Amino acid sequence: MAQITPGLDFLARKLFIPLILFLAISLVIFLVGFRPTTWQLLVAPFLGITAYISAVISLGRWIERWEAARMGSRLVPQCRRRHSAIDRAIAFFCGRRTYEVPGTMLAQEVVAYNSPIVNVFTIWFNYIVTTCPEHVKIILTTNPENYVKGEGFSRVTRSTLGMGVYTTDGSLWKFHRSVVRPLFLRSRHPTHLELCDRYAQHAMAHLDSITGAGYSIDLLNLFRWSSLNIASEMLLGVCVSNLPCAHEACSDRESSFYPEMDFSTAILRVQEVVSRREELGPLWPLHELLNDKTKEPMHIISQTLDPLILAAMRKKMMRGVGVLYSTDEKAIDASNGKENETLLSQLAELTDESYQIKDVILNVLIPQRDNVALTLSSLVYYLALHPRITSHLRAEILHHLGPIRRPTSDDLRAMKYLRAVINETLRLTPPVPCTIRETVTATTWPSPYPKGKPIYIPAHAKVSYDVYSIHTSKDFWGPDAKQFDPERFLDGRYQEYLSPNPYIFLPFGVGPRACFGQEVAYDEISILTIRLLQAYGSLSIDASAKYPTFRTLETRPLAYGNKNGLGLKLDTS
Ligand code: HEM
Repeated sequence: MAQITPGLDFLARKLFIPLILFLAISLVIFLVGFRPTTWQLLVAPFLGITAYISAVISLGRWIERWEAARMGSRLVPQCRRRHSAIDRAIAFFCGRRTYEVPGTMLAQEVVAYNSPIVNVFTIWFNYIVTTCPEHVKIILTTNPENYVKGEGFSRVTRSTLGMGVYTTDGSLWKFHRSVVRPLFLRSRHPTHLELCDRYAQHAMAHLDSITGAGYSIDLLNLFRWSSLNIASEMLLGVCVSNLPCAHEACSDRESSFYPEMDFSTAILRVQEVVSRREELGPLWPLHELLNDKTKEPMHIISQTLDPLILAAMRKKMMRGVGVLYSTDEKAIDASNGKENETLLSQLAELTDESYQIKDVILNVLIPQRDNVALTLSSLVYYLALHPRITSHLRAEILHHLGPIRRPTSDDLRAMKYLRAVINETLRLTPPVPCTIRETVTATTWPSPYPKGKPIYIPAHAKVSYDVYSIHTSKDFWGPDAKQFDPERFLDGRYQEYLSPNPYIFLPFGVGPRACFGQEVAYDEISILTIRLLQAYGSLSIDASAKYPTFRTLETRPLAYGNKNGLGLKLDTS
């Protein structure tokens, strides 16, 4: 069945009121006996729509000013510095990105504007970006009910994530959180460590064979492979992605970001389209007037997921009628201890609707997709730049585990320097550079300046905080804020800066919607790092590799969104 595209759906919804107004005015004109010329007939709709839009915008602005004054507050300063409205319009209609890197969106403007809080859009909607930990605290923990993902986000993600823990609000979100909670219980920790270690060992063997043959490998892709498979085994009980190859074998792929689209690249593609839609704002559907850009990657994802979901439901049905689903399958499940262990098998017990199961799984799989891999590749990059830190970390690993032993939960807890290195990486290159919410009702925030007037935050505004700016501010972290120095999480600087002001470190968010997979992520990153340093004594950047360095924007280093990956020289000594 043909489906309506996001663009046509948008036009149908948005043009309804102007169309009714236009018909009503036409009827009045007709009744009073006025007969327009052809020219007037052509121009009138254009003028009518322009007048309608201007009236709606002006009325909205006037209400905001009036309400701000009533609440004894002032409007958020507007940012006009970097990208003018014309720039944005051209970028929008030509399909160009205004921002080079998916996910960083408007946060770059805050840095350029040099104000702790700015309103980066004001015409169609308000998009307020703050760099004040005090405001972050209000959004995430003091009053989270007033800062929701919202209807706009739900529209952006509907064709990909549907309804699940990541996209819903209120009681539905609480329900979804309770559905996925069992997956993250501490009792599953040893199994998860074993799973991470299995993939870490595969990854190291692959790395060894490729670098041993004189090739370089894109580490970011290798880490993407391991983290996607760890997540898919947790959720589905199977691995879904193939090992990446050495760069010679992949040289043709360089020409396109999404070569032949497998499950893994389809997820990346979906993430990119969603982040693009967010960046374009409420007018994003006009960019997908004739086609839904998530359709093709979602088709690939469904080709993998649908048969797995059907198989899980078939097993449940067979059990229900007292039939063994297949003696072989059952024996395999029992020997792996997998029966009823994955989120998929638990969901199959809860519902008969396959689309609901798919939504729940994708809500965990897609948002976490790249975060672990990006953190790991940033971490390795920093280690390659800082040999002294690498040898300190390696000494800790060898002291606790020797050259081959796998860590237990207790080992990981005891390895404080490893945790500090991971935290320092997350501080300087946070893989989630900003989090966006929508306000439910108008409110005020304290001024960032002493004795300043409170700041007015309108209802239905997008509000976001710029994680990178907060993580690297000298005001919050001291004069060496931009340096990579894991000791800051262990020495006096911890007590001086982070302990009294915890909202300056936000890689996983804080409060009721904080990242569910935080501990899972620390496990994965720790084990991959441990296996890498158990195997290799020194790491250095391979300037001759096809994937030589990270891209750097003028304002910030970017591990995220780096399609060029990272090539390394490894030494076992
Ligand atoms: C370095 C790795 C990771 C980072 C930096 C990260 C970061 C984040 C952030 C910033 C949020 C949003 C918090 C908010 O909206 O306030 C989030 C949400 C979430 N993350 Fe992670 N994440 C990581 C890994 C993972 C992993 C491995 C999983 C699962 C296997 C996961 C599952 C989730 C889920 C389900 C949510 C939605 C929580 C909710 O809305 O209630 N994350 N993550």
